[in-house]
Amino acid sequence: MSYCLPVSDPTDLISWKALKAHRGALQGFSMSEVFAKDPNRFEQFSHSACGLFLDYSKNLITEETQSLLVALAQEAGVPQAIKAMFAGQAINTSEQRPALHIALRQPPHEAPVVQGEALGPKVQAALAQMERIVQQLQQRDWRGYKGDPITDVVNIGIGGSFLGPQVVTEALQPYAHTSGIRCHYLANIDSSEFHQITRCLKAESTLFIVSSKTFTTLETLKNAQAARQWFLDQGGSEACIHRHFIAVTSNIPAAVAFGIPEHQVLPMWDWVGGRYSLWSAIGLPIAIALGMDQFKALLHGAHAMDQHFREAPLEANLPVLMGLLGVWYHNFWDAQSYAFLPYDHCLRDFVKHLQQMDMESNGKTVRQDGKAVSYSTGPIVWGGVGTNGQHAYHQLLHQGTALIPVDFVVPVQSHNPVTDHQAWLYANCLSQSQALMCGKSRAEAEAELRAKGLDEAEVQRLAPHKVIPGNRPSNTLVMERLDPERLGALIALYEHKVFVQGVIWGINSFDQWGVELGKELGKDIYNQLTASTRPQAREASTQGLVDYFRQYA
Ligand SMILES: O=P(O)(O)OC[C@H]1O[C@H](O)[C@H](O)[C@@H](O)[C@@H]1O
Repeated sequence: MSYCLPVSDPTDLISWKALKAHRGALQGFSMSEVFAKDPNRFEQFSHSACGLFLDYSKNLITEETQSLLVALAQEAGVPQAIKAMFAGQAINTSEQRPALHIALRQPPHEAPVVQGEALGPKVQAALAQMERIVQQLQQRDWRGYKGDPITDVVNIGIGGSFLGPQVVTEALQPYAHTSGIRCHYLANIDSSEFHQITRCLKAESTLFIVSSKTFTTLETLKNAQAARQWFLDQGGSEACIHRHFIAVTSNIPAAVAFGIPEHQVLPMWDWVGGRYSLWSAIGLPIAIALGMDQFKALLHGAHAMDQHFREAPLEANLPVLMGLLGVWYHNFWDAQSYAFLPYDHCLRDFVKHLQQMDMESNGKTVRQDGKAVSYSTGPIVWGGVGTNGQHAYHQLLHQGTALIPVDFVVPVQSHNPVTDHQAWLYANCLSQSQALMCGKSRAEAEAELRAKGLDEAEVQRLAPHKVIPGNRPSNTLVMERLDPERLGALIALYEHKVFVQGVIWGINSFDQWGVELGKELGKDIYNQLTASTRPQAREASTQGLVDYFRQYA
């Protein structure tokens, strides 16, 4: 089924134009003032779904803004796009494929049929295959070449075949399975990383998962070959490779050619994008580290968010609202980036997954119809764990010249309570959103300095530096605790938010042609670095840098 976006240029839409005018009218808008006037603002601009509570009241919005943004979603065809995604239409138009990560977390009877093929049984068969491997490992039935049980699993993969599984495994560490199998991630083509991981491993008790949708990714193949050689050097033999290497890929022949028996190749499909694939067999290291039940709970949480996304009215639909707020700041307030600031050690690396999910999906300058966009698309995503950022880059959030909307995420309960740490952590999170919104006026700064007994000259000298403009927007996502279901829902929330924005911008969120050029050029440059005689580079800068390498290599 081919897919056609309902609109091409969002700036032509009536709601877009109305939002532009509305933005102008909001020039002197003060969040603090509207909070003071409206006792219902928090209730009005907060919603919960799937165990997540979203407070978006600290945003530069009014009731009218929300209505106009929802009208934009309607006019841009977000409801039709959601339907198209769930129906398995080829919403990845440049590659003419559906984007069906949602099918990976659907109960079998709900999964769509694509080109006459029911996806449910395929997904369930892959889950069953994962479960068999997980059980064999956890029950110590999977033995290495010397008869030892597996103690360490190394996931060799990069991009979507790395970030999602790594971030989830880390975030759900408190749910680690009692088998205690350690999961490591080897992604970069950097011998230091290879060395750092392999030096603590024993070949006889290590299992490598070569995780690559295409099985053509340079970094992954080089690392897989190096791992294989390391295994042989440590005493393993070719005949035992199958006990120590499995693969997850849609390119079965390439995995088999590498030496992995076909029955140890878990499937991937072209209807799942790499950055949306942690829900598939690419998530095997998650299941090994946490157990299959927790992996299924993660899928369950994501499915709950899928249902919410599909069914909730736009004005109470978390991914839609967050997507619309992102468009509001990006296109109408010139915010170039947003910060993701989780107040939870378990989510310390989450932003890395979010960066790939958002920036690889929506970092596009061409619309689905092949025309160049005349407006800004994908934002820069950055961030890190709170409260560490408060002692570093939050200065710029509070007093810098750029407007940077923030997503705060904080659970109420810690998995590892220590005295009253969690209340302090939660308080720090709230203090940041409050400070961003309320700021500190000149009068408040002066009063504060006078109260300290400073003379008037000192008060006037220091006061301008102490002023904090405030009126800076944020969302706060809170939850009882970060468990597999809620993490699944949180990731799915951001996946759908990114999709909503892609639909509004008229771009395809599911391809990534931009990453290809560097890969192609990399091969030429590698040949230049290793050529026997001085090669001719394409331009003088690269020539000089190639020469430098050749001088010292
Ligand atoms: O899973 P693979 O085929 O090895 O791909 C790994 C990654 O590399 C590509 O270059 C893409 O940018 C990513 O979207 C993808 O996840």
